[in-house]
Amino acid sequence: MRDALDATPYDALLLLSFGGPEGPDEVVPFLENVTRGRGIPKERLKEVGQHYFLFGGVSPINDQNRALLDALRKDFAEHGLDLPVYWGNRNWGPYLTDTLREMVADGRRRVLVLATSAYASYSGCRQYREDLAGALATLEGEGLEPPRIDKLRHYFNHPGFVEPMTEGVLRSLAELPEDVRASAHIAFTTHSIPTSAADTSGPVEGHGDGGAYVRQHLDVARLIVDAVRERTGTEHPWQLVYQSRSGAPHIPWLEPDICDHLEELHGAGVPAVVMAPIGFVSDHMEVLYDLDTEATAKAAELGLPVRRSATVGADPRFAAAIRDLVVERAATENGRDVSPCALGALGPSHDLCPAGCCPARAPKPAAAGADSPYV
Ligand SMILES: CC1=C(CCC(=O)O)c2cc3nc(cc4[nH]c(cc5[nH]c(cc1n2)c(C)c5CCC(=O)O)c(CCC(=O)O)c4C)C(CCC(=O)O)=C3C
Ligand SMILES: [Fe+2]
Repeated sequence: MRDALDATPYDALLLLSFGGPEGPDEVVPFLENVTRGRGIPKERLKEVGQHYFLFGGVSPINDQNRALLDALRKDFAEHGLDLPVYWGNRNWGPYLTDTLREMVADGRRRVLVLATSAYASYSGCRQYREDLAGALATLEGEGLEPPRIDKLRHYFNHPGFVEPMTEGVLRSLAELPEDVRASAHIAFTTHSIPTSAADTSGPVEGHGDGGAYVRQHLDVARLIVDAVRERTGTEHPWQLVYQSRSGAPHIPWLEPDICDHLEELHGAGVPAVVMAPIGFVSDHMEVLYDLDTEATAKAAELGLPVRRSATVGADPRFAAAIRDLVVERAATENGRDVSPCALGALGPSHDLCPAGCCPARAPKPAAAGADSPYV
């Protein structure tokens, strides 16, 4: 019997995710929740609604989260980490506010949050923190005492996140026809965001100059390319590209888009491509539609062999990484020295987002950061 692991002062882990519809009737209300006040053109919404209808109105993200919950509970139980795991979403049921209310009823006072977004950016970090603050305000309005909330640091460069993706890329390369395998390009993809959001992502003062979103993805891409070279002896040419652009056409977003990139590679005589969606924690709709459907059709039209490599999903190594991060953060909170685990050039991310990290266009209260109105 191993020594039990210690999560105190925390008494619960909250898996905080995006949410997604579970049937055709839920698609439009879900999209309304996501885009409220975000200035997304109607045409774009209709188009994205069609992506969901193509899959029966069911987003893959919920089953992915259920699988991750199972993996976390199993891993914690096997390692003697006594920490209940809850699940709440920002944009669809089970809603974050309802889950937090349940947690308060269960007597949880110190909550650690795992967001299903691995990188810095307004959409991937502060927006989650704003919704946490909104949920806490609702509980307060109901006369409940809100629990104290901390958020786990960004895990993009944790080996338990990078290694399953490296293995996925190796598997995809092995599936390509042998005669084109060694010359295959790797197209690392992530969610496009407005360039203004990319330029201000991450901590600014004293930590860098913004730009963390792209820098963090480039670090992960290099780690994977290096690990692939160590295993196969081949240094594959690669590029970080983008997908799932939204918003008005006159606003600049990160480019190139994966489909344009495939066209360009084909034009340059590249014989095969692995698309590696490193920006996504699991097989979201963006992966199933934008890559597996749209980009794959584009490649077929070009006669370009492509494979899409696996996301991390509920991989046991990812669950183990989360356990590691929980134990690390608990030790830090208890004033013990820790050696945070991180690969690559950037080092471990901050525990507490400093004030102004990943700023919003219109400032709102955000929990679990140095500028949180909640302690
Ligand atoms: C960086 C980023 C992530 C990764 C970090 C994270 O994981 O959080 C992410 C995740 C996701 N985005 C998702 C869905 C949507 N995102 C939208 C719109 C937007 N996303 C943006 C960025 C991101 N989004 C942005 C800048 C917008 C424009 C509107 C705005 O500035 O807020 C829209 C509106 C329609 C459209 O235009 O696409 C939808 C439906 C789903 C669920 C998928 C499923 O069901 O499996 C997930 C996991
Ligand atoms: Fe999104």
